[in-house]
Amino acid sequence: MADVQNCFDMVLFGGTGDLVKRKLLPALYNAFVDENINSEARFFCVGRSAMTDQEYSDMAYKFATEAKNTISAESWREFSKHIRYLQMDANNSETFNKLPEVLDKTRTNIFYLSTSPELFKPICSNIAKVGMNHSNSRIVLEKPLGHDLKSSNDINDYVAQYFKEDQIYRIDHYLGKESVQNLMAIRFGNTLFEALWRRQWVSSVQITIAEDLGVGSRGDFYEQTGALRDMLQNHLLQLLCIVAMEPPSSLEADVIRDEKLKVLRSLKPLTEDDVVKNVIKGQYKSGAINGSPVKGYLEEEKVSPNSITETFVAVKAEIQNWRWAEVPFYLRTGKRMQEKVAEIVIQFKDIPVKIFPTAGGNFANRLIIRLQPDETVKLYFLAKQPGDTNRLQPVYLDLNFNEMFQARRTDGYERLLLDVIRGKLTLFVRRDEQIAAWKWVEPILDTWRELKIPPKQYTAGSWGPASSSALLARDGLYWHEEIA
Ligand SMILES: NC(=O)C1=CN([C@@H]2O[C@H](COP(=O)(O)OP(=O)(O)OC[C@H]3O[C@@H](n4cnc5c(N)ncnc54)[C@H](OP(=O)(O)O)[C@@H]3O)[C@@H](O)[C@H]2O)C=CC1
Ligand SMILES: O=C1O[C@H](COP(=O)(O)O)[C@@H](O)[C@H](O)[C@H]1O
Repeated sequence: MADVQNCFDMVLFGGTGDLVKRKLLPALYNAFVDENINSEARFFCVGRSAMTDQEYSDMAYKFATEAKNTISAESWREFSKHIRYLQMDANNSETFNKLPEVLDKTRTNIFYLSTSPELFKPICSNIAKVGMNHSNSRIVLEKPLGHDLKSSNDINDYVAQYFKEDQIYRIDHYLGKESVQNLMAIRFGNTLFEALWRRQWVSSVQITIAEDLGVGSRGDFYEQTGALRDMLQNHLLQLLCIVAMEPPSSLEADVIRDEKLKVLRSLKPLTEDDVVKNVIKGQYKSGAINGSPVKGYLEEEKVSPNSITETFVAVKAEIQNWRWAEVPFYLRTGKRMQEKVAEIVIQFKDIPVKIFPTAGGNFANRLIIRLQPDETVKLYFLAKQPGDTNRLQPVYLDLNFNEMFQARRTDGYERLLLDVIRGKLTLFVRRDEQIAAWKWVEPILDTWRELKIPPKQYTAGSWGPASSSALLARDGLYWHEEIA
């Protein structure tokens, strides 16, 4: 249960945008219905056009119900009593004069910047101009924070003029997912896996975040961003940190963040040759998803017909520390892939001497942690086939958390919003983590730009370009691709 005593006012910049309407308001609605937020809390949603509170609430309701089918009209009416619409422009400081008039400074004042990162600077300085960056205020920054190391540093330096590090909440919504926190619980709440969780016993690790959706209406955003900045620099590297980090001594924010930082700093830097050999850049062409035809990336709205923006990226990474040296970590993410799935595959080493004949492949011991759409853990091992034979075949233990726990599994944003309200920073990214992540991906961006590397095409509805399979095939491996 959240700290419902904590009364707050939350200003959502980007209130008319996709993220607020589809994810943040539905998440706040859930927390409200579950009585996890203070009954006096208020939400101020910002946009540039003129709109009444009622018009805004009606529009938000329409989007929220489309995104989520469990919203009741009656509960929304109650929830919307707490919502106000504010017409403001990030670039017009005059419009910020409204803030001290409407916000109660004795409450926690939360500013959620769900806009493009170019607006972070004017929003911060305009908040400060009207004196709302006080000791009781917090700022939430959406990703991607900047475009590269330099622009990220630039924004962080700027924000740091007005807010202290412990007032800054850098969102990576994957860290708020129940399944990702469960990954920490599996690793650090049990002894079972710890002894095996190292280079002596693990031969490779795969981390996949695949989406079946395309870029939709976000073509202009995606053209500037691409899969590397949108997903790999943040979500995939954060998952890698949780898989690879040393056991933390507590759940305190900086203890966890220190351990993640050590992993990011241990990633083997990529040379230009590594990028050419070990990083795959892909772009979807037309194909079919669930039997329905879909457009290629170049035909999407607001996408240049000659675009070389990647909608898929796969990387072979290495962590240079005592636990993981020489264990390849294969990471991949893409849009318009065969299905929406996020999973981690820990492949254990083969036994040193084989005394049994085996049916069905060499990958005897494998732990597959599926984060979404369903949350499962599958442990594969070999067992004897029944009857007059010594032959072994793969079998698995299968655990489904949705069946195991009847309670509603909260969405990533809901948990993170509640943590901002409670002032808990553990699941937010610290500045030095972000710097380390940008430093590691920067050679990829530089090499792609300098060598003008075009993306390899893949058919929408497939698992990415053939070169992605080849990346693993070179090491005698293949991606785990099992349809739910
Ligand atoms: N959508 C998603 O699924 C995800 C988005 N994000 C990140 O969240 C952020 C927002 O994304 P998204 O909602 O998709 O973006 P949208 O393009 O849908 O929305 C942009 C918002 O910014 C507002 N805006 C633009 N210019 C100004 C201005 N000068 N002053 C005040 N407000 C302005 C727009 O308001 P107006 O009505 O005035 O145009 C609109 O509300 C981005 O950083 C994105 O990377 C992160 C993860 C997922
Ligand atoms: O941050 C982002 O994440 C979503 C995917 O999130 P998920 O929770 O649905 O897995 C992605 O679609 C979007 O492009 C990206 O900005």
